Amino acid sequence: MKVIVIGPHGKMGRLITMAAASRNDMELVAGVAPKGRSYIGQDLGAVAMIGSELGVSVTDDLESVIELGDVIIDFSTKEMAMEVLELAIAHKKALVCGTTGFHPEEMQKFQNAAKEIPMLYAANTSKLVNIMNRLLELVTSTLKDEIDIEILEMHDQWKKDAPSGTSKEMGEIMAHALGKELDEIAVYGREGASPRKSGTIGYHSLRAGNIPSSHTVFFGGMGERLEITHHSYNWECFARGACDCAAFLANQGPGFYTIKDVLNL
Ligand SMILES: NC(=O)C1=CN([C@@H]2O[C@H](COP(=O)(O)OP(=O)(O)OC[C@H]3O[C@@H](n4cnc5c(N)ncnc54)[C@H](O)[C@@H]3O)[C@@H](O)[C@H]2O)C=CC1
Ligand SMILES: O=C(O)C1=N[C@H](C(=O)O)C[C@H](O)C1
Repeated sequence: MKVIVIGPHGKMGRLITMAAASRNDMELVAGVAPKGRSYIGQDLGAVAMIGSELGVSVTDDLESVIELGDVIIDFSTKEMAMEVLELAIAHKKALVCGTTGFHPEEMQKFQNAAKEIPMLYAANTSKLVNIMNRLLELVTSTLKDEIDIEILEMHDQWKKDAPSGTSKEMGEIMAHALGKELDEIAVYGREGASPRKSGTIGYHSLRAGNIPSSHTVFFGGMGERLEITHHSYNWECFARGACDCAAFLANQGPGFYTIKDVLNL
């Protein structure tokens, strides 16, 4: 499978390049970075700092290399993600998008793309997080309004979006288990929203240092509470998962896929 990586000098782009380079079912054919970067034209392996050269260059023009690839892996910015999506549709290329921070109308564009291309969107490509999501569904659908639900997510100081894409997905899963839409019941921060209104899902975002990613869901009962937490120690689990998602698309026709399809969850 021939892979194009967007943002190979970024935190995720570097690790995705490294993960893809280590797989024998994948060949990296291009990296795409923003215009004006000093490393445009340099070897992808050098730009991603993987310790060896890959014999392909980093370009600032996706359209000029898109026909070389079977799949594009995009962990960049929401602006670039929309450009990548348009080009993937125009050139009928499979796309894995792990970028977060989209508005619902932008998310709808990914759904629409599924009519034309194999499209996989995953706000979190860690296997354990997606298994955690199943546990959240189980607890919520079992206890419903007997418990209060609060989500705390922690990330590094540079993260652009809050709340995290993962916590939004977690909230959606639990809202659906309660028979609601997340928009109806989400409360962002408790200031001004006390005492607690039952049936809501509370959101709390913390940004500090270089915390890779932590998500805890607190299920508050009477005289007891359950906390379900995922911590990542670095971003490698997400990079491996992104490559698994890309490999999954090798055998798929147009459609909207999620990591649940990849993991058979
Ligand atoms: N789905 C998942 O499991 C995960 C998702 N993410 C998401 O991935 C995204 C990226 O995160 P990081 O790697 O931490 O950010 P980062 O800021 O380190 O990297 C972003 C990359 O995008 C590139 N980029 C920006 N504009 C571009 C353009 N016009 N053309 C080409 N490249 C462009 C930048 O040059 C940079 O290399 C975020 O939305 C983050 O939330 C991060 C980790 C895991
Ligand atoms: O920016 C990150 O780092 C991460 N972003 C994703 C999110 O917004 O949920 C996934 C993971 O938490 C790491």
